[in-house]
Amino acid sequence: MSAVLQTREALFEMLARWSEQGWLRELDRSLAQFFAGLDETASPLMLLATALASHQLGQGHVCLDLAVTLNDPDFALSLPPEGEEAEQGLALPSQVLQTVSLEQWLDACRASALLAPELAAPLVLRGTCLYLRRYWDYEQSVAAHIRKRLQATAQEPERLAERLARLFPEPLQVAGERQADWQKLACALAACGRFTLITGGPGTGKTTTVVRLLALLQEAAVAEGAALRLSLAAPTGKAAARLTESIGGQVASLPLDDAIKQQIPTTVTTLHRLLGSLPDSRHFRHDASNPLPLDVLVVDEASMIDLEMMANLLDALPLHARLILLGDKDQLASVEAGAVLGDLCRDAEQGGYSAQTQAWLQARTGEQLNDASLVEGQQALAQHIVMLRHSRRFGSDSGIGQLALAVNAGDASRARGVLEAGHDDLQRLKLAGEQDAALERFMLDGVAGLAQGYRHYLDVLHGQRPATDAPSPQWDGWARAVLGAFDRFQLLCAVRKGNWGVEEMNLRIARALQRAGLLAADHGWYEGRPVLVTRNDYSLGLMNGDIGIALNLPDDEQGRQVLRVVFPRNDGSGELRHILPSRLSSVETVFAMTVHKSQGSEFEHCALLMPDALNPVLTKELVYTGITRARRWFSLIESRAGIFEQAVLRRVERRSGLREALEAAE
Ligand SMILES: Nc1ncnc2c1ncn2[C@@H]1O[C@H](COP(=O)(O)OP(=O)(O)OP(=O)(O)O)[C@@H](O)[C@H]1O
Repeated sequence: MSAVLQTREALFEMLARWSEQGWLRELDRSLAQFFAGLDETASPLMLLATALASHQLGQGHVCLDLAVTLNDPDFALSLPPEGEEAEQGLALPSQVLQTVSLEQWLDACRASALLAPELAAPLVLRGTCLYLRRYWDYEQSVAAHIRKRLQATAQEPERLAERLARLFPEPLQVAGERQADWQKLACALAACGRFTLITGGPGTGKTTTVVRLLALLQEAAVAEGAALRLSLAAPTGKAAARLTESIGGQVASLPLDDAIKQQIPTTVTTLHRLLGSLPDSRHFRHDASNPLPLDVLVVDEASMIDLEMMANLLDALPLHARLILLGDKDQLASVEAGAVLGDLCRDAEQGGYSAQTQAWLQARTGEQLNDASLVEGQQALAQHIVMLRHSRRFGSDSGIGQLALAVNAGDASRARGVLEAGHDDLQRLKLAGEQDAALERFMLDGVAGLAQGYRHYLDVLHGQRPATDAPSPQWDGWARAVLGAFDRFQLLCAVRKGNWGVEEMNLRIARALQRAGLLAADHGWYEGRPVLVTRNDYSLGLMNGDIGIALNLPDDEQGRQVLRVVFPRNDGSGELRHILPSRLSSVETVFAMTVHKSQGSEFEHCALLMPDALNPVLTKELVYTGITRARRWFSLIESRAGIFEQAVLRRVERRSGLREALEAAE
């Protein structure tokens, strides 16, 4: 066995060096050290597993699968992108684990008191997966809650078939052909379930479906004499704001009495606000002992909900309430551990409906489920999942739509073919090297006559600035216009570090804008600096993901101006929040943003910059998420040929036992 696995001292010396290199988080090392203190006899091999299990959480996995790790040990660490030199003589996990067998590693874990079977043991081993207790408990709790919800159907709203026919009056025709209307089917299932998952790509009608569902449920409930308490939520402020925006108009156009429309919520809250965050605590005001006062809860962008949040949400929602989760199963999952929507919807494409479900659906909706891609199944979960399949945003001739489909299918050559086919909504920029000034030109001007770059919002900032003595509504109107103009274009990067990462791009773009005379400075606080909030700040009313822009605004009657950062309130009111830069502790410049951070947002023009080396984060889910942030134009910027293709061929594999926990009980 490797020398570093001979003694605990040698192991911790190596973990310290891994942590210095950024391969491991300091948190992971200190957790292993803490466990070493709890069990003085724990072997180095066991303690290495604890450090890696902790590290896996940072990479989104709820557990460490020892078997998978032994197959590809280096994937268990955050190794630098290809091409960067490791410190001389520093062992890689593949070297350390070279002669270790799975049985040996499992035995080392089983021998430790840290895995004692009693409830309080800080670690749990199930099969070949090692969990930190807290995450094991979350997974079990989520599975138990979902199981209960799947068993308990909700009461069928009266005259369901008739109400569905009124809300979905036209049979769905795609290219002249009658197709199953999955929106109507989703609405029927969700009306009678206490747990429904509706997955679909961009523009497949998720929002429209739930607006009609809420209308149906509320109308039926009012007819029976008791209105329902309905609520809509999303994981981030940005996603909540976007849904609020699209829902208002949809409710207004429903074919229903105004009295019913008024009882359908049109504002969307964040999950943190809904549950009631408590300062400096992982707990929420609402939990099993103080449940949410709700009968129906819809959560949008559910792919961003991590395991811990899902456990908290299910804990706080009374069993009688219907829970409907909306999202796109193919998008990147949350940054935190757990990919609940993706795990649960893994087989959504094939339906898996039982004969009984199919007969019930056909009776209520009149829709025939005879699509060749569907298979019959008995699994309880599958009876509560619907995949929407027809995008109304991207027609069959849309380049963005075709590209997203090809990437999602992992078909790199088809994706390249779509990129080369000359679609108006797709642009490509191949860079000749690190210093290629074409990048700066693109960031400023986008694509002439078509898509915007960053010059546009600064033109609005400079060109539309009100007169010094203008009244404050005019200043607010200007600030809103600047924020709106900034929202039209966004550069997305796959990574944070390195030449093609967010940090370097932010510097490069600010410098280019300053050289072009559009910004007064390129560092510190300057007018026009766009910033992204990176941590919830309840005292300021800012949420992780909110974007603001620094603007000089009048401060007193004499017209003295002070630099403030203006944020939209994101609550559907259209109002703004003005905050002094000195009060903002967790913000970063956002000319570039990671694809992860962009989830829940959309931009008219979105550019995705591929780095010049393969990296564990580069997967088809990342590329798909980047592409689908674009509403009208998508640009792919390539710093090296072939990386795009390699990314499309790789997929995220999140380790979790949620499906197994659910299926085990069936
Ligand atoms: N059944 C329908 N009939 C007519 N138009 C529809 C229908 N369903 C959706 N649409 C239209 O298609 C567009 C996209 O729908 P919607 O916003 O509901 O999709 P989504 O899946 O929520 O989109 P996103 O990916 O932006 O979240 C909207 O303009 C909507 O009005």
